Amino acid sequence: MADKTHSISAEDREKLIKVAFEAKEGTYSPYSKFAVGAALLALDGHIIKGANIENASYGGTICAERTAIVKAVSEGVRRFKALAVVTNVPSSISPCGMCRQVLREFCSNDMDIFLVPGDYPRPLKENERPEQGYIEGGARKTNLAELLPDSFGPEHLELPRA
Ligand SMILES: O=c1ccn([C@H]2C[C@H](O)[C@@H](CO)O2)c(=O)[nH]1
Ligand SMILES: [Zn+2]
Repeated sequence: MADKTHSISAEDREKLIKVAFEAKEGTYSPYSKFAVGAALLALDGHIIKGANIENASYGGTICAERTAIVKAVSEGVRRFKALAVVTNVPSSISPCGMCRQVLREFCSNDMDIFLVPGDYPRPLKENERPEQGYIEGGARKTNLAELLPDSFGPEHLELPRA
């Protein structure tokens, strides 16, 4: 389960999840019909929204998480406290590998990441156990240490070359 030391408050979490649902309205997903919204809480308290933007080439699709990160960083915001990701499906969906690596560039290993089902808030299902990070309402709390262990990051490029 995610380390609790850097957790945001329940109030901040609920706000972030609400904004992630709003962000999902920005989806352009005519091909998959799989709408995703992301909300990134910046260190200064403001929230950046992202949605998945698909492409007729399919491969040109950009996920909601990367939309949010790229919007923030391109506006000079590089430090974050939490991320919430929501979909239209009734279980929590986990970021793709490419988004995990992009998040790794700017987010700490223990930053809160909330994976939120489309029918949030609802009671936990039988397979959604608190020891796996599931919290009240059916969201799953996790972080990059769990989602991308043993990751490659900017500090490795600082190492002396043999
Ligand atoms: O964590 C995820 C998983 C999928 N998608 C998008 C990409 C694509 O538009 C659609 C189906 O993969 O969902 C995201 O935005 N974030
Ligand atoms: Zn992704």
